[in-house]
Amino acid sequence: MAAPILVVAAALVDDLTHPTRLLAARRTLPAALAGRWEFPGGKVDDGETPVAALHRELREELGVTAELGRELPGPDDESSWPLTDRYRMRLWLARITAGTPAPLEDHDELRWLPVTDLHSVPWLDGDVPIVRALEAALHAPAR
Ligand SMILES: Nc1nc2c([nH]c(=O)n2[C@H]2C[C@H](O)[C@@H](COP(=O)(O)OP(=O)(O)OP(=O)(O)O)O2)c(=O)[nH]1
Repeated sequence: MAAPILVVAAALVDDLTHPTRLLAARRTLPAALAGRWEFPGGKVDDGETPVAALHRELREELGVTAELGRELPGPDDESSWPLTDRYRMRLWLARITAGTPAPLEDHDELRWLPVTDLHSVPWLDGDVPIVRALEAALHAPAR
């Protein structure tokens, strides 16, 4: 079986040191995933670094520029998280430095969730354990 494709995404928070809110995005495509919530991001293009891909995706999908904070390390290769047989994902904390996020591509709604209530929206199945780990990390002091 082919190696899973790398997706990069951002856990956009209001403050990298003392986060109180996280930006979740509701997918519009494909039909099987429409209406479920996720971290903004997307696939890394050939010849692109993961960090460059993430900045590009945030610009394209939300119209924002962001500074990246710490990565939430997952259990798989390169600290990635398993999503499905086809995809794995790396996730960074991030804070918007320019622009107001809007659902420009792939999403029809954005919502700032209190970090104390991240399960109030139906996340994509693969994101559920990641959201749980993120919750724990956001309550732990930054390293
Ligand atoms: N962006 C993102 N994708 C996720 C998350 N969780 C999850 O299972 N996925 C899946 C959904 C998709 O099948 C795949 C990522 O594809 P994508 O559609 O976001 O990537 P992309 O923006 O590069 O898409 P495209 O250019 O091919 O349309 O990973 C998540 O939190 N964020």
